[in-house]
Formats: sequence, C-alpha cells, structure tokens
Amino acid sequence: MMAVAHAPVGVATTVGTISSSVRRRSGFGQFAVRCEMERVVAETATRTTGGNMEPGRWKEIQSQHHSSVNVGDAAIPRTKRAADEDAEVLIECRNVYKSFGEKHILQGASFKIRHGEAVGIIGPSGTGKSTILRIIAGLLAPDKGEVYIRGRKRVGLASMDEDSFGLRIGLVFQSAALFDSLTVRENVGFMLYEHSKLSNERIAELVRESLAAVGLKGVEERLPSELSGGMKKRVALARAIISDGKPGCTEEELVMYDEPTAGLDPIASTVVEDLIRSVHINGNDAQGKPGTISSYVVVTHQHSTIRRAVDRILFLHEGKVVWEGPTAEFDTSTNPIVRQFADGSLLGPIRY
Ligand SMILES: Nc1ncnc2c1ncn2[C@@H]1O[C@H](COP(=O)(O)OP(=O)(O)OP(=O)(O)O)[C@@H](O)[C@H]1O
Repeated sequence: MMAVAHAPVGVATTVGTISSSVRRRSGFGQFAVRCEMERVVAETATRTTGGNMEPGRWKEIQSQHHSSVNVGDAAIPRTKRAADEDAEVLIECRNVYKSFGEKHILQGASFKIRHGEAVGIIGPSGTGKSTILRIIAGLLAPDKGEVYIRGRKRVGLASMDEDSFGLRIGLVFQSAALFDSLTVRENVGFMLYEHSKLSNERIAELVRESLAAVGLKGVEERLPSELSGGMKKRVALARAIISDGKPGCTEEELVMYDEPTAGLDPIASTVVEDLIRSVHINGNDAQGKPGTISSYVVVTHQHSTIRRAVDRILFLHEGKVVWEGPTAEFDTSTNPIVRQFADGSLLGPIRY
C-alpha cells in the first residue's frame, strides 16, 4: 500500500528522527523551502454541498461521468445521488483569491477534483497554476475563498498536528526538487527517515519497492547529478508514492504533479506520462501491481501530457477556471480562449 509520509511544511525543521548524516547533507538552509516537496496532510472542518460551476455545465459533466459508471442511475432518488456525488469529491476550491503584492493572481477560482479522476490544469504562463497546487496542498493560504478536503474546510496551512481526514496529498515539484547532496535512497526515503521510527534497513527496502514501481533499479546509491532529467523525475515520483510500510492503510491519496514532463524529450515524456497513469488506481505499476493513487492533478504546458496523462481539463485564465471538460473536447471546443491556446495563436483574447 502506498502511504503516508506525513510531512507538512516547516514542521520537519523542528522534528527530527532522520539520521544526522542525512540531515546534515540535506542542507538546512534550503530545507524550509524544499521540505514542501513531499506530501502534505490536509486539515479541515465543515461538510458542504453544492457547486460553483454553472448548473447546466455541472449537470452535463455529472451525467457524462455517471452514465458510464452508474447503470440505472435514474432510479436512485435525487437526494441520494447528490450525497453520493459529494462523497466522491476529494478537493473543492471555492471562489479562491490570491494576490502577491499588486499581482492579483487567482480571482475566484472554483473547481472540484473527484475520486478516481485524472485532471489537467492548463492555461497561460503566470496564470496561477502552480499557486493553486500550493493552495490545495496547504502550503499557501488563499486570501479569500475556501478549500475543502473531502467536504471539510481547511483552516490555515497544513501542519504536522492536523488530522488528515483520510486523504493524503502529495506534490511533485517541477524541478523534481531532489537534494543534490543526498543519494537517491536518501531522497526517496527522506520523509521516512525524518518522520517514522522504521529501521534504516526497512526504509531501504521500501525505497527499493518504490523505485521498482517507477521502473528504476540499482540507482539507490547514486547522487542526483548522476541521473538524467527523466530519471530525476521518476525518483521524485518514487518519493511521492513511497509506502510507510504499514499494512491495511486505508487513506486515499491525491498526487499533484507540477509540469512533470517539462524539459524532457518526447520519449522520456511518454515514459513519465505512462508512469503517472500506472500508479493511479486504474493502472498497474512497473512491477504489474495495481496503482494506489486515487486521483491526480497535472499542471502542464505539453500537449502530449495533456492528451496522454489526463482525462479532464481545467483551463485557468486570469485567475479563474474559464473552461472545463473532457480531454477529447479540448480540440473541438469553440471557446475562443481554448482555441487560441490550443492553436498557439497570437490572435485572440489571451494577451501577452
Ligand atoms: N511567493 C510568491 N511571491 C510573489 N509572487 C509570486 C509567488 N508565487 C507566485 N508568484 C507570482 O504569481 C504568478 C503566478 O505564478 P504561478 O507559478 O502560479 O503561475 P503558473 O501559471 O504556474 O505559471 P507557469 O505556467 O509559467 O509555470 C507569477 O507572476 C509569479 O511570479
């Protein structure tokens, strides 16, 4: 079972079970920033219902989704259906605003991520895609609006003390964010060295399993500088999905990938796209074992990644979700913003 390495931001700087050698070489100067890299457990409060999307569009997406999975859905009373639909929602951003000084980045972003989904967030550069991932992960607080984790509102930032409410959230950063001075084993096992009481031998075993799941063997003692760009991304993925070794863990996991294929050649991109699919519950990992990641979100600019790795797209522009729909509809959408972006045209509503 892939599982928890509870690693909220900042806390790891004060709680230390990691071996002093690993800790020393990770470099504490950079740690406060770089410990963001791993999974973050989300806190929350109030169960909620309702949506932020236009009612018509929302119904359309729901009917597409449920027509394929719920035979005889019409016979189920409306109230039960609504409750079931809400139960599927892992993350909801409701009217989220975020500014950095005078830069108003998010301006009322609203959307939901459901159990089992593979969602892409796309949009022009600087429109706030990475910012929204950080907000979902609880690394950044919105100025206004709410984030609900499984229907319960997160208050403040993610912290070490909070209850995960049955959902672990992992974030894989664009740069892979590996510690240059640590080996692959130490990087992949970092949060276990830091936050678990497992023996070094057990952690090494879990690291090996996680690397095997992403198709890497025999690289444990290498340094990141000895890896190709594609291998670094796979190591980062292995770190995001490492198991804590506890049997019977039932917590769901959402993983968010920030530009996982940026800078890779087309073949290396395909490998990473397929790996992302393979560790999802609908896939089988590199060892042929069923994936365990419930849902994932990919921020990307790459057309190949949009087409190969995600099923539904959220298009973010000027701080809001201006279009959403199945990946297949992206190419045929007549929305002028989507058309301009898909065609890479200089003409249209998006201004640079
Ligand atoms: N901590 C911060 N302090 C100040 N400005 C920030 C901070 N984080 C992000 N920004 C700014 O917010 C804007 C949105 O950044 P973000 O990285 O979310 O965009 P993006 O859509 O992911 O962009 P890209 O596609 O180019 O990666 C940018 O102008 C960025 O410089």
